[in-house]
Formats: sequence, structure tokens, C-alpha cells
Amino acid sequence: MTVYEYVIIGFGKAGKTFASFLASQGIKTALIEKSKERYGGTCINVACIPSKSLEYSARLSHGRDGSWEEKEKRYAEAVEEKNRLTAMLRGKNYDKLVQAGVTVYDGTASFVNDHEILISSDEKEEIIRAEHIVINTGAAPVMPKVEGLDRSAFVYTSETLMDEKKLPRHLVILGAGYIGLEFASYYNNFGAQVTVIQKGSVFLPKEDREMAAAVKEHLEKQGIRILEEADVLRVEDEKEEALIHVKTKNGEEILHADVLLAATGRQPNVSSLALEKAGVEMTPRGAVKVDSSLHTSKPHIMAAGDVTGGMQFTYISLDDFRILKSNFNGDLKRTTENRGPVPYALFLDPPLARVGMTEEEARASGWKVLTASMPAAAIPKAHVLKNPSGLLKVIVDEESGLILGAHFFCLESYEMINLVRLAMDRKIPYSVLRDSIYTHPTMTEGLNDLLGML
Ligand SMILES: Cc1cc2nc3c(=O)[nH]c(=O)nc-3n(C[C@H](O)[C@H](O)[C@H](O)COP(=O)(O)OP(=O)(O)OC[C@H]3O[C@@H](n4cnc5c(N)ncnc54)[C@H](O)[C@@H]3O)c2cc1C
Ligand SMILES: NC(=O)c1ccc[n+]([C@@H]2O[C@H](COP(=O)([O-])OP(=O)(O)OC[C@H]3O[C@@H](n4cnc5c(N)ncnc54)[C@H](O)[C@@H]3O)[C@@H](O)[C@H]2O)c1
Repeated sequence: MTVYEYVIIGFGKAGKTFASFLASQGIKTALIEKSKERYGGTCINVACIPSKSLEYSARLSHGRDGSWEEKEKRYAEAVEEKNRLTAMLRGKNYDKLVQAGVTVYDGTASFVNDHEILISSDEKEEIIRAEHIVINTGAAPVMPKVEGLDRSAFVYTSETLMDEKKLPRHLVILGAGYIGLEFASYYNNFGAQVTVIQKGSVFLPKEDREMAAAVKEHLEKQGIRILEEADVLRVEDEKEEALIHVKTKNGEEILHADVLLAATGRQPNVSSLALEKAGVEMTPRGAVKVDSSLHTSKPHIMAAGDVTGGMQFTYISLDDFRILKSNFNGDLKRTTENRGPVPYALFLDPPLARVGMTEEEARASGWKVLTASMPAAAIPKAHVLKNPSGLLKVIVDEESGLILGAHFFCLESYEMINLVRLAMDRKIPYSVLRDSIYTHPTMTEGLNDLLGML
């Protein structure tokens, strides 16, 4: 039986980065990935990178308009371009790991006991042994329990829809979260008619109320229909489309869709792992239970990324790598408790980016706050880029001048937010960003004016 010092299960962001690092330190390391189509993990193959490739193509396509046939053609080309990009990245990711000296096993990993792992593939089965193990198996889409959904030929997840080269005419999206709203925006820009089914009564319930209202108004202006307080009762297939029976506050409605996208969350990938054989505990919600340094209930087994049930972002998985590295070095400086503020971006058109608290959260926590809001149209660059829609908002502690929250719904906001995150993390008061020299014309220079309003 081959013995490794470290075995990583899953080609996720934390795992692949840690594997390369370990190999660079001369540590005998193996990584197990269940699918050759997933070398490099979820992000580069079926998530962030392909979706943002489509997002970019969708904006370009929207700018050109034209007939339905032209839009269909551009969509098919966008999917091809996305496929080229993911294939290129897949190859690069694999080569990088092998060149670093990591042994890559193809197959599904499951625990035999807390040190031995069975690798099963169509070709063979093999057991390897490890002193230390990292579980980095990611998450997979959850399918809601709706009558007829599992039998329908028109139902997709984000992972399967992005491979479909036929542009939907009417796309119905179940779920108004990250994937639901981003895909609504992309496919609307490609030319599909889009309806989003929102279960609850509050749109983007975790966002600042002023920002959520601005986003909703904008999406509706773009032509996206958002059905609030709606419950899908059943799905029935006709020859060319699915009939989606929806209960709304105004009664029952039947939506016709040639594509129904289920975007109702993603659940940790644990089912194939046989965690019980290793004595690794799970949380009540089905994630691998870890402490703040990512150790499981078995101290020599760690877990990182989506499988731990935390925030599902590639950069959180990358930050988990920093914790794994800190554990390896023995300094134990990095934990999940000292990540600092975590920014995020919803890739709409324009994108919504955020770091820190909403105004409601800040006030409820007892802060005395100053706030400033400014339309994106106040920034000249937004006009240069021909999309002056949106709103920017900041929330600042009146006493210290420290930024408590920033919410940017405007072009380039996914870049701008990283600057504010740094200021918050390093406790730099808002006045420093207000008086900083920025290149011109840029969206970031909007901070001069926005923060000048406080
Ligand atoms: C459509 C979409 C868009 C997204 N966009 C963004 C975005 O813009 N920005 C962002 O930060 N995040 C985004 N995310 C979230 C992001 O993709 C995930 O948070 C991230 O990929 C999680 O990485 P990970 O390290 O947990 O593992 P993953 O990258 O999920 O890797 C896990 C790997 O383990 C493999 N595996 C699973 N079980 C086994 C087993 N038993 N044996 C062997 N291998 C196994 C899987 O095949 C997979 O390759 C998006 C997600 C989706 C679905
Ligand atoms: N830009 C980004 O960083 C980005 C983009 C896409 C996805 N992601 C990550 O991927 C994860 C998964 O995305 P997601 O959109 O699937 O999950 P999500 O948790 O963001 O949203 C799921 C939505 O579905 C709703 N829902 C649940 N069950 C429902 C039902 N039966 N009917 C109708 N609605 C229902 C929920 O209320 C919620 O609004 C996200 O948590 C996010 O971290 C990130």
C-alpha cells in the first residue's frame, strides 16, 4: 500500500493550492479527484469562471441587439468560448500540480478507516494510506422537492445549463439567490425572457434595504420579472415546454418555460466519503464539522472550502488554504475567526458588491452611524462606459470614522470593493479614502465624492 504524508480529497481551491505548497516543501502528497472533467475543481469548470465568461459575452451581445437568430448564434458562440476557456484552465491546473510533484489519482475517494482511503474508478480500485488528510470535496446543487421536477426534461442546474448551446426563449428560475439573480441577468442580456420565482416576501433579504430596492427596480427595468412570495406547486412537461404551476399571493399562475433553472442552494459533497468509517463528525446540516483551524473531530483530518458548510466562495476556500498552511507551519496564526471582513460581489449588470454591515445591521448593533448614498450616474466613468445605473452607499462609525459597511451597485464595483475591504481590515478611517488620489476617469474616484458627502 502506498503511504503519503498528506492526501487531499478533491481538486478544490484550498486543496490544490495546499497540495502544491506541500510538494514544494518536499512533502509526499497525493490528491484524489473523482472526475477528469473537474481537474481544477468546481470554480474553473462549472461555476465562477464559466459563469463570468458568459456574463461578459452576454453584456457584449446585449450591446449588439439584432434578430433572435443573431442572438441565438452569439449565445452558442459564447458557450463555445466558455468551453475553450475551461478546457484551457483544466489542463493548466492539472499540469501545475503534477509538475509540482503531486501524485494525482483519478477516482472517487471514500474512507476505509481514519488513515486509509479507497479510490474507486471504472478501471480499478486501490487503497492508499495517509498520515494527514484534507477533505476538499466542495458542494453540489440541491434540488427542491416539487412534484414533477425530477421527471421534467426541461429542468437544469447552473452546472448543466451552461453547457446548453440553445438559447432559452423563456427561462424560469427557481430561487432568487446568487445563482438565480446572476443567471437572470446573463440570460436576459442574451435575449431570453426571464422570470425569477422568489419564495419569500423580501427581495435580497440579507442586503441593505435601500440597495435591495435599487437592484430590484433595475432588474425589473431591464425586463426581468420577479414573482415574489411564490411557491411552485408542480411541473408538467408538454412537448416543447414545461408548465410550471405557481401559487402566488394573487392566486395560481401557470408559467411556460423551455428551460427551468433550479437555483435553490448547494449542499456539501459528503455522501460518497463514508465519513463514519473514519469517525469524522458532521454538523446537523450535513457539512463536515470543523473547528476554527479546520480540524475535524479527528485531529489528523482537516476539511476546507464548501464542504465545511461555511460561506461558499472560491476566495474563502483560498483563505482556508492559508489556515491549512498555518497549521502545517505550526504557527496557528490563521483561523476562520481572523479572516477579517469578507467582501462579495453579485455579477449583475451592473454588479452589486458589498463588504461589512448594512445600515439596518449597524444601527441594530448600537453603532452611531453616518451614511452617504450617491447615484452611480454621478461618476463620469459610468457614462464613458455607457451604464450610469446604480447606487453607492457607505456606513461609517461617527465616533472613529471607521467604515462599517460599503455597498456598491455600479460598474466595476467588484474591483472597488477590495480597496474598501483593505481599509476596513487595516482600520484606515474613511477620510483617508476620501482624500486619496485616484486615477481618472475611473469608477474608484467616485469614492472622493461619495465619502465627501459624510
Ligand atoms: C454557478 C456558480 C457560480 C459561482 N460564482 C462564484 C464567483 O463568482 N465567485 C466565487 O468566489 N464563488 C463562486 N461560486 C462558488 C464557488 O464555485 C465555490 O465556493 C468553490 O468552487 C468551492 O471550492 P472548494 O474548494 O470547496 O471545492 P470545489 O472546487 O468544489 O472542488 C471539490 C472537488 O472535489 C471533487 N470531489 C467531490 N467528491 C469527491 C470524492 N469523494 N472523491 C474525489 N473527488 C471528489 C469534485 O469533483 C470537485 O472537483 C459559484 C458557484 C456556482 C455554482
Ligand atoms: N458571485 C458569486 O460569488 C457567486 C455566484 C454564484 C454562486 N455563488 C455561491 O454559490 C452558492 C449557491 O448559490 P445559490 O444561488 O444556489 O444559493 P443561494 O443560497 O444564494 O440562494 C438560494 C435561493 O433559493 C431560495 N430557495 C430555496 N428553496 C426554494 C424553493 N423551494 N423555491 C424557491 N426558492 C427557494 C432561497 O430562499 C434563496 O434565495 C451561493 O451561496 C454563493 O456563495 C457565488
